[in-house]
Amino acid sequence: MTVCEYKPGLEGIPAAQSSVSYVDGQQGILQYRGIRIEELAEKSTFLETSYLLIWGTLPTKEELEAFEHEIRYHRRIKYRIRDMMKCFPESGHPMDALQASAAALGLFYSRRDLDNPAYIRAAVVRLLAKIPTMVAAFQLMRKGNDPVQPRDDLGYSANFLYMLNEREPDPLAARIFDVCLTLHAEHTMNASTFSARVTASTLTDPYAVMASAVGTLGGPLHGGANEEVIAMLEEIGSVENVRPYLEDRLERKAKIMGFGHRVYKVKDPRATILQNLAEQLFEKFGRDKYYDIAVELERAVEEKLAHKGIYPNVDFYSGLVYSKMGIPTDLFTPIFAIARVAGWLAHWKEQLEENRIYRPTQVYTGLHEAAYIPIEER
Ligand SMILES: CC(=O)SCCNC(=O)CCNC(=O)[C@H](O)C(C)(C)COP(=O)(O)OP(=O)(O)OC[C@H]1O[C@@H](n2cnc3c(N)ncnc32)[C@H](O)[C@@H]1OP(=O)(O)O
Ligand SMILES: O=C([O-])CC(=O)C(=O)O
Repeated sequence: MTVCEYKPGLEGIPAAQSSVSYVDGQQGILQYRGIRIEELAEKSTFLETSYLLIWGTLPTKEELEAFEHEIRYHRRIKYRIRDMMKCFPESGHPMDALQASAAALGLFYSRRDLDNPAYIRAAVVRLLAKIPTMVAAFQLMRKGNDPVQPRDDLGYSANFLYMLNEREPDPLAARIFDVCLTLHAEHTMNASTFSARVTASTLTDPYAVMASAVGTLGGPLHGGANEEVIAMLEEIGSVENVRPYLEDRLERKAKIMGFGHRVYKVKDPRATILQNLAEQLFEKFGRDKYYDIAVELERAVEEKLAHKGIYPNVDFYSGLVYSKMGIPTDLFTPIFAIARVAGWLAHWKEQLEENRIYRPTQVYTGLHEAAYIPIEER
């Protein structure tokens, strides 16, 4: 076997063969199953896109209706899951609550019948259906309220916003939210998808796969950056303070959250769409000073860091959209997870179709044949 050069962060090393999505980081192109993200954002829905990602083709009308119906039917969560979540500390981060609850689903449904297409379908449906309900339930319970039941007459995104806010959402907000889910649904071999595939490769159950991916998504270098972006815009506070803030951070070699990407060396196409969605929301619900700060920051970062290929990524404008919808900052990453479940499931299925357990190697840098020193002599 040839020994490859060690690459920190496995940069540029293929970790799977996949037909789920494609990124051209030089040209800013993202495609799900070959279809451009711009087209899906405009014409599709999150559930239709999830079907495309997971089953590989766009559904017929009948297939989509059956899929939507199954998901609607499975939205409720068992009272024992709700009771378990009630015991979580209300000060806990909703991503931790989600990771624990996703793993807990495995207590109820795990049979690891991975060769059975009906088991795969049921797991796909349950996870897509129940994860939003769990996110909304934790939000209400940490405020001391009972969770509200899902509404069968509402679509996927409208129902989530209803469960979160206990009132029906504005139709434009519901549509924009649905587009946000589509934009976040999948992105090749990112850290959380890699984590999902590694976990899947051991043939454990899909609930454990999702729990491990949720845990990976939460970090500030990955999905957790969307929360950090809002904190950063608040800290900057005014358009005038953008450049001094940036100078100070660059001097301290600190990262600017929501910027930079391992693959994109131009502006992330999802950031462009999200910026446009933010503008639509501002037109209807009023402008936001944080948007002006964000635009000025993008301009200033471009002046300083474009030579390194550092531009806004998907996490930069998403928080502004969610904030305008009144969604609390610490729910941004769980919402990212609601969307990314579709991509994780697509990769879980693909991994099972041609599985080999992940077991890379390492470059050992430690000692050999070292002496054991008795404790009293250390
Ligand atoms: C959904 C997502 O996961 S999107 C990414 C969300 N994460 C963030 O927004 C956090 C901020 N960004 C980052 O930390 C990085 O750009 C990552 C994690 C996204 C990519 O990391 P890597 O590919 O490992 O790039 P790395 O961190 O090595 O940076 C390469 C160079 O660009 C610089 N750089 C990268 N991102 C930034 C940034 N956001 N601000 C300032 N400088 C940056 C680094 O300092 C480094 O410079 P150097 O070569 O002079 O030392
Ligand atoms: O691809 C990546 O490394 C991160 C990212 O943008 C995503 O997961 O959406």
